[in-house]
Amino acid sequence: MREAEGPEGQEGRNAGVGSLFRRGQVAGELAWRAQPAAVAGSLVVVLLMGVAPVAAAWLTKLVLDGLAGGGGQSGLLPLAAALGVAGLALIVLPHVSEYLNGQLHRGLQRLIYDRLFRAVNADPGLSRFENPSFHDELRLAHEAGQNAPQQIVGSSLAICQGILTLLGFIVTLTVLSPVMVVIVIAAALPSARVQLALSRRRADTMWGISSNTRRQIFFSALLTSPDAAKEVRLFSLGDFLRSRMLTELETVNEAERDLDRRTLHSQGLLSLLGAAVAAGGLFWAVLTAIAGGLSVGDVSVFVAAVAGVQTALTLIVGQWASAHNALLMFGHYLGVVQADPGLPAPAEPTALPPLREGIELRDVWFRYDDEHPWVLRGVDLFIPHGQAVALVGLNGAGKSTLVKLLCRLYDPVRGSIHWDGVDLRDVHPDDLRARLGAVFQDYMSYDLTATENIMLGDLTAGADPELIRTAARRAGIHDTLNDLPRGYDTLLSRIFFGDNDDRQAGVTLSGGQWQRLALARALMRHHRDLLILDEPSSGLDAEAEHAVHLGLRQHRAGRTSVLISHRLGALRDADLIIVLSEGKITERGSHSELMALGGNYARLFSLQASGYELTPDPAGERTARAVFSGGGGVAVQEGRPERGQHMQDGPAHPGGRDEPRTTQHRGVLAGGGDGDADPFGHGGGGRVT
Ligand SMILES: Nc1ncnc2c1ncn2[C@@H]1O[C@H](COP(=O)(O)OP(=O)(O)OP(=O)(O)O)[C@@H](O)[C@H]1O
Repeated sequence: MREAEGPEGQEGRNAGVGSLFRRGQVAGELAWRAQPAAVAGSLVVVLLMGVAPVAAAWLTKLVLDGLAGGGGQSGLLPLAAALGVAGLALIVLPHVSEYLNGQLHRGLQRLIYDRLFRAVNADPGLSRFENPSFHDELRLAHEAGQNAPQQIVGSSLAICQGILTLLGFIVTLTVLSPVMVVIVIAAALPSARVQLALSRRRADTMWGISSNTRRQIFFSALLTSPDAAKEVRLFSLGDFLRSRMLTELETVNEAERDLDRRTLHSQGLLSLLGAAVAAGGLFWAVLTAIAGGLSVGDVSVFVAAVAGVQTALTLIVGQWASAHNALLMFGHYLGVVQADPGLPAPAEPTALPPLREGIELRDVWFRYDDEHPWVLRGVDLFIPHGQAVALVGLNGAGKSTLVKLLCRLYDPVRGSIHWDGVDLRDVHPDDLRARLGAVFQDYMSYDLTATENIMLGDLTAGADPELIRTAARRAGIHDTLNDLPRGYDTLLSRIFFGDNDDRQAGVTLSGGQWQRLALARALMRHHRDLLILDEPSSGLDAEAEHAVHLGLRQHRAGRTSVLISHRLGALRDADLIIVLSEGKITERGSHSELMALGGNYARLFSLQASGYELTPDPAGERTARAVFSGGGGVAVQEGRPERGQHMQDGPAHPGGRDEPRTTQHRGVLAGGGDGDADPFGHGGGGRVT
């Protein structure tokens, strides 16, 4: 099907006739594939609806002439019966057509959306998703998917129907008055031009206001989003967002108003022209009949023919304009469905063996866009098999970007990344990702049950309760989930609740609990070759974070991991610590090597450690007061400072702030602990609302 679609979708709104024709062909093929019976049925209905008005007009003429000429019952009754059948067909057929259209619509929509989302998911990279014009294109493609193909098919059928009726009445009019044929057709031609110009303008307008529409939807969503509700109220953003939304809506309305005004003017004039032609024709027919040039039946068929030609021409022109508009819109759909993926998959992918030696970055340069500055500048790095490599650096140093390249969510702009010597560009992204497990700092929370939230980490493992519980235990969230109203089957959301739903059916977790859940999801893949943990514990209390890292170290011993954390103490046992600064590696080595080096790492580590004061307690004993000075306040923890305890490792993440829970998180609240007996479980029970 893809081959049949060809590249014409990419021509967008400036498509030529040939391209529009090919789009029509694609729409027809899709309709046939989706609902062959509905398409065949519609063809038959169209044929009947096309000839029925002409047949009815001629039968009326014959009956009237028969009556006027004093024809007998035997000749008139069959004609009257046939007229009845034609009238019945004219009443019933539109309903049949509507039913068939419904069938076609449902079948087409399923097929169209299936292809659209397949195409979107087929892109293994992220760059297209970060391009605003892709989102405009996607929205228009989505809109086009709702109606365009059906509109194209429906309009084509309606045009066929109009042509049949038109031909029938033109023959009729030619018999009665060839001059009238010319006048009626000439009156319809400007209408055709105007309708086409209007449809092109409509498509241009839709494209022109698409970014306003996108922003209007964005502001509307913010106003009602449960995730944004806290900040919206806290900072009194409601009026601000509402007025921004209304401004965008007003721009959209203004453009549509302008279009509607033009449509009204043009169509008003065209209707007047049509009415004048019909009135003139009627006047002529009556005069001719008085002069004896036409019979009563001739006048009736003439009136029906003038009206029929005009109706058929209006139908053809109107449907052509609709089809034209739909063909232009369909271009957006085809543009998305046929677009090359942002991240190309190799034509003949190399199989990716289990990691044996390591992953090597060779002179890797990366920026998100040609307009953006370089984020990584000539990174050379070897991640040896079986070792834990930590990435540290200030905000914006490029740590998350580097791990996104390891997952091949983007390709390096220059340089390459090799897995046991195999360039990642030569590997199918799916094969690579099957060998990875990862949790990112902006992880997702799914409005699904706890089981499903964890299971998504490894769909190949299925919903094996034991695997899911093991992952939850390792992330320190098992007890919390077990204590939920419906245990692991509890829905972790409130947004699907209606008044009649069981209020016990779902709960909202705290930020830290969501983060543990995301970690559990990643740990479903704990046995994979490479585990990437980008700030996996930023929202956890320090004790829990320590336990998580300790547990990971034990559990991942001998496996390859890349860890990112701003809490340097959590990374001190990594085999290799890499310091990134402005996209370059500035230091590398073990914790003790880097401390001995006295560079940036040592400075940052000491800075964090300086948050820990040793103060004599009232009993005169030396006690460590660990002062966690985060954005949200100060937490104090006391205990003896022994080597290896987390309190020596540094203060809590400064981002231990309270952020609104969003579907995607970047930094979360310190979560309630789990109280689990396993090495990862710490802290008190979580909040269940
Ligand atoms: N999708 C993107 N598009 C454009 N620029 C981006 C994108 N993601 C990150 N950047 C930019 O790349 C730079 C590095 O970002 P990155 O997230 O890799 O840093 P980081 O070291 O992980 O920072 P942090 O410690 O704050 O998480 C930043 O300047 C950021 O603005």
